[in-house]
Amino acid sequence: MTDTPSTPDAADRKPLVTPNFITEIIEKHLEEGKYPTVVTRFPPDPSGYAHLGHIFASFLDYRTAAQYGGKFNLRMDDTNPELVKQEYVDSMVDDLKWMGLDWEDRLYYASDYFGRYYEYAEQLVRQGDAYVDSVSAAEMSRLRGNAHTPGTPSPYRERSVEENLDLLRRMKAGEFENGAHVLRAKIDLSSPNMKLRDPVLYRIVKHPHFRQGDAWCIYPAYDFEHPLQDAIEGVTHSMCSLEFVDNRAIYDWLMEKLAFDPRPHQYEFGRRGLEYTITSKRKLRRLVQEGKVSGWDDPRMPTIRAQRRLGVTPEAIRHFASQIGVSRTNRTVDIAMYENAVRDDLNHRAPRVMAVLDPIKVTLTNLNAGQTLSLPYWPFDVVRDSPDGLVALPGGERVAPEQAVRDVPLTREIYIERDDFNPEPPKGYKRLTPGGTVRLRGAGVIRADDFQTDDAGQVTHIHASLLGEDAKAGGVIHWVSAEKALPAEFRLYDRLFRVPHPEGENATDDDDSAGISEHDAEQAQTPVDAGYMRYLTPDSLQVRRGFVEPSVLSDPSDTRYQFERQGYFWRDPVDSKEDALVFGRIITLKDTWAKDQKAEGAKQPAKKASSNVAGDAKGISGEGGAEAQKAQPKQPSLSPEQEAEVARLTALGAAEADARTLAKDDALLAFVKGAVQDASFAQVASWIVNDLAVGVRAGDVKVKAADLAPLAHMLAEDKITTRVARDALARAAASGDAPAAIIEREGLNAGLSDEDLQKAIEAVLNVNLDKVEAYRGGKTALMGFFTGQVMRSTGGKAQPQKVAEALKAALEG
Ligand SMILES: NC(=O)CC[C@H](N)C(=O)O
Repeated sequence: MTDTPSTPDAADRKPLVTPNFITEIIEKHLEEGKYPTVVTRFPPDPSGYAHLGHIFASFLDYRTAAQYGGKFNLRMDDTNPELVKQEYVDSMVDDLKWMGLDWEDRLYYASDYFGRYYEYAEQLVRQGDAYVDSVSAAEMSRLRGNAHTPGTPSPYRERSVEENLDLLRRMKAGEFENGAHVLRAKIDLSSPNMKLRDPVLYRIVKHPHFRQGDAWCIYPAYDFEHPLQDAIEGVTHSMCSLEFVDNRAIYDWLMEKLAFDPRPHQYEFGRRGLEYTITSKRKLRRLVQEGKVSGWDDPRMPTIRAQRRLGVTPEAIRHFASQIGVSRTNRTVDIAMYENAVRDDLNHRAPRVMAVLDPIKVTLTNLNAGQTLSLPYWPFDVVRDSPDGLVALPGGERVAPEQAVRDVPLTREIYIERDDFNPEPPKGYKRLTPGGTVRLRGAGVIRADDFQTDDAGQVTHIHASLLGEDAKAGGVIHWVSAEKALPAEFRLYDRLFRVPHPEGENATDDDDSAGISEHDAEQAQTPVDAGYMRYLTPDSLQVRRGFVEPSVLSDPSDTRYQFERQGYFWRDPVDSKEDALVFGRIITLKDTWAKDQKAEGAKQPAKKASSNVAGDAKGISGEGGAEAQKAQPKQPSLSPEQEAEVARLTALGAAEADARTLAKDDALLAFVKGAVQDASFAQVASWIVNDLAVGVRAGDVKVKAADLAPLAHMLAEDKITTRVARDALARAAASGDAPAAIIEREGLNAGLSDEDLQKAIEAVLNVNLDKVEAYRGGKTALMGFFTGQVMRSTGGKAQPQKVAEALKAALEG
């Protein structure tokens, strides 16, 4: 990959994660002093490539730790020797780093602890908490019973400790074949939680491991190794998705039996699937194997490598990540949220140039000598909105707007898009027509005087004349010099699947982050439901051969461009060569999906991608844009009125995701109408969506939307913490008081001066001299206790991170 690694950007600034039920738990723990610091981990299996589905969980782990000044570990959950590979480790590390995750030097491997897990296994056996079972897998499953029938003990359940130890050691020594025995926890065969019915802890798998070689022939089950590794590494909050909810009981059982203290806890969050996307490794593999895509890095694939190749930036990924809310239920994220994050990032990153994808030649009959025009890279709105007044050159260097220009040759022969000339124009067509005029972007107005067609009636050539300064035209089109432009291949990608839920409405992944499955080899053999294959979009890749203006040749090869009216593109990092340029479309200028559906009924369905898409005219007052926008989607996810609402709310500052939620819901929409339209709007909208929505829908939120702005201002000015704000919000919702009034009344906005913080710290230390002694003697875990005490005595007004720093100074300085 040629693109540069990411740098921190606005999306990384606080709050790192929007408050959610997990941060609430963490804040409570910090207050209680339960843990010295927050430690999280992201534990992918290195049995495939990182993909879009990993974004949510990995950023949740990473940002949660960052928010509380804690630590974040990357963990390779590499316990299944048959599936894990170095190649996957390397690519995951590379992709996650590229996304901007930072685990410092804490990249850990589950396999590095095989020796320790084994010791714990022997301990369980000695305690009488585990036994070697020797029934077949089928028998074991039969004996386990089901939801209505309790399990039956295996004939081997009551083996003596000695016999169990002997068998376990011989399993480890390699005396038995795969499947001959397993080690099981002895928990509860009649538990309503099936996972507790004596889960398997170890299996015999005679297969070398990519890091351990032949050192082992028994491998620990996920349910055994995962909690242990959390405990060994001092993880405090072990987050995983909802499928693991029943596994938590095993986690807790192990922690108790092995007496870890302090011990980690597992918390489950709702999964976040993405519309139009599948992430199951086995399903994706089939697409690769059957040649539906060119490989794992085919830009249409949901893998991070594919998205990198497509040209998505890490900033866009991070922005997307920060928009996904955390909750206890599974949800599918609107694909538009991802696509808009990509688009919004490129809007201010991608200089505008021109490329003609489906060329038709135009001779400017009255242009005798060629000229070189100097055209700006940026439209006025990007210049206007630039925070520093500067704009970027293709290499990224920021310069004054008047310097951000490139040379564009204008010659007697040029190319325009085939679709921009129509001999039989429909009503309202404002591009070139016989005898009509159109403006060539940056070059003046032309009039089509004449055109030729081939035997099939296809237009082959247009003769036009360049008109004077004051000539008028209804539309603007892009063009390139036929003599100087560079030939290039253009790849137009579309969504790989044509339905939002290619796996069916309620599908969850069959493997992958769905957990246990891939750790337990037997599961990987269950057949894959191939239903998703029939939802592949036909022609999700369309190739065009056209021309791009010559200025691009001197730009860095990783420059992202907006080809005017065509979309965002960059050179395909794999296939593009200096003398054979290949540009891939990163994203269209707008959500064209709904328009494509409409095109099915239109005259030239085959042309949909090039013609109907060529709409938007950011910086070009083109007619194509107006036409395309008139198209009404057949089955819009939001109605045109709702879309207009989204546009209005985002213009006021609301995050796209919040705006969509609001626009879809009349109750919320009515409520937000009362909000003050100033800089606080984004925060207020977010509170309405995240904190008040349930109450608003139920009609029992008493606070007025207009009263939220002062609260948001206090927060923005750091006069109060997020916690204080949300507490006040909750109370205001119930009482109808203005939240700011509650805060004033109770002095919660007094803030906490450094001096007050010092005083609070001294007070806490003074009444806990024994603990201060112990801390200085090495019991540093007491930091959590002190932090909690200070947080409490300051009524939640202090920032936990600041408290921790000041405490450290007081205790160690
Ligand atoms: N606890 C978890 O988050 C599950 C981790 C497991 N390695 C997986 O990717 O499915």
